[in-house]
Amino acid sequence: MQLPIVTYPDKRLKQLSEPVERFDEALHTFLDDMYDTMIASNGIGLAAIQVAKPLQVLIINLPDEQGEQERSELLEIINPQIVLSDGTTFYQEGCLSVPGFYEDVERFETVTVSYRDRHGNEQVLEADGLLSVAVQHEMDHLAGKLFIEKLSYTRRKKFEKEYKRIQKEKKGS
Ligand SMILES: CC(=O)Oc1ccc(/C=C/C(=O)NCCc2ccccc2)cc1OC(C)=O
Ligand SMILES: [Co+2]
Repeated sequence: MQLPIVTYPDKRLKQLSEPVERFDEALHTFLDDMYDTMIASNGIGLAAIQVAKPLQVLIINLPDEQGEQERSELLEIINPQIVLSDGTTFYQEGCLSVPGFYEDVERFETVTVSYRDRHGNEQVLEADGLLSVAVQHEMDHLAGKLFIEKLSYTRRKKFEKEYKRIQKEKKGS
């Protein structure tokens, strides 16, 4: 089922997420609810803190060449650790918790991540391109960090001004 998404400037997004210890039915149901929420909101990545659960859980479902998000491609990443990182890349990021705002962010070009799957099995992911950006963006959420915190001072000022306007438009005030 769909869960409500916490949006900036809600303080809960700054919480540190705790490691998952029990790979049980409750976790599996939560992962399915995260998926429903992400797809319903047109997202390609979502961290548990964005639905108010401070757990080290993130999901990523990148569109394929036809722009379709196949569930078979869904990545469920639990208790991730970056074990290798290399290079530098820039990508215009967006976030379901910062609706309507997109900015170029600097990330590692490639990352190797060790993590657990929904059954607790150790997995290793070597990511580049959009997947590498998505993994880093979502792992920042687990540390209570949003992509807007990586902006330069001037671009952060631009964001604050723009975001206030977007929020006002939303409230129709
Ligand atoms: C108005 C609004 O909310 O726009 C959106 C903003 C962000 C998003 C989704 C962002 C998202 O999935 N980010 C995951 C992290 C990520 C960022 C950059 C590259 C890879 C992974 C969806 C939006 O909704 C629509 C209809 O496009
Ligand atoms: Co995000």
